Amino acid sequence: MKLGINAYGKNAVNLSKIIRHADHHEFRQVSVSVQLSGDFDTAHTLGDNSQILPTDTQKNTVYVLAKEHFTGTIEEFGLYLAHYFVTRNPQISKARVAIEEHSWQRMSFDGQPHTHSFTGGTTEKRTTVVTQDAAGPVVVSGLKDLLLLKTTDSGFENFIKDEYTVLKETSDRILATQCEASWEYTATALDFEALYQQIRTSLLHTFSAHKSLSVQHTLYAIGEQILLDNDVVKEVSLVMPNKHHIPFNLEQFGLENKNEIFVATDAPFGYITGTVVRD
Ligand SMILES: O=c1[nH]c(=O)c2[nH]c(=O)[nH]c2[nH]1
Repeated sequence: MKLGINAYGKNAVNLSKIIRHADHHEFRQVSVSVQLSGDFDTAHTLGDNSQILPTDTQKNTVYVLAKEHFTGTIEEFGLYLAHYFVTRNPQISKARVAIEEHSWQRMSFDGQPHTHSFTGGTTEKRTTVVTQDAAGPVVVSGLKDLLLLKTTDSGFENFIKDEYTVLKETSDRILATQCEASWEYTATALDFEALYQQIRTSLLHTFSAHKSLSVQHTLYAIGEQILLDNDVVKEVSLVMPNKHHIPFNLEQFGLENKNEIFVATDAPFGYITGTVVRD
């Protein structure tokens, strides 16, 4: 017997930060998860902890380094942390730092942004996973829990019909999803903020403009558009669950349902995933 692939670290280091400017405050809230890989065989086989940087120390490192080094994007903070763990610990061959950022929006009254009050509550999060090993750092950024819905320009027809198929073909249905997207960058010295905003807009624009023949069709169109617009993106992965809105049968009450009334179902749901890569 021998030890196979293994890693350890602290998950969900929840951290918030106020950045105080003279006339306004910034507020950031992130969840950081650290996973370290390397020479930890004897910890597993002998109970020898001499090579183990405790996960408690990893957690403290995140909070301490945030004071000076979490001033910009989550990608920059992730790069700093991953580099820190790998370069200070010879037994660590690879660090993986995953960061999720919660979306807080500044309140605004009569067109005036408030100096220190925010609204939250949207499910959407910005994400990054930075891995660093001997080959250098790699940044995969994205978003998750982005709720998207369109009320037309979506259909699902010409699918297989067998003895168990009852689904009706439709050329006009609701398309709704809780989108997760991630894209790998080809470099690490990038304007991550501008790229994120551009890619998110491209995702939203393609979702809304696309004449969708299926979720799969839209998933590919979104990935393709992000790759076309951004040379620095190597590949795009998307998770697009199909959050069904099923037409309610009004005929049983003597009424016609002109594609207006639906049953919004939570489960079961279609689960569509895919990665779009360059040729
Ligand atoms: O866009 C869709 N893709 C499917 O694979 C599928 N399957 C299904 O029942 N409805 C849908 N919709």
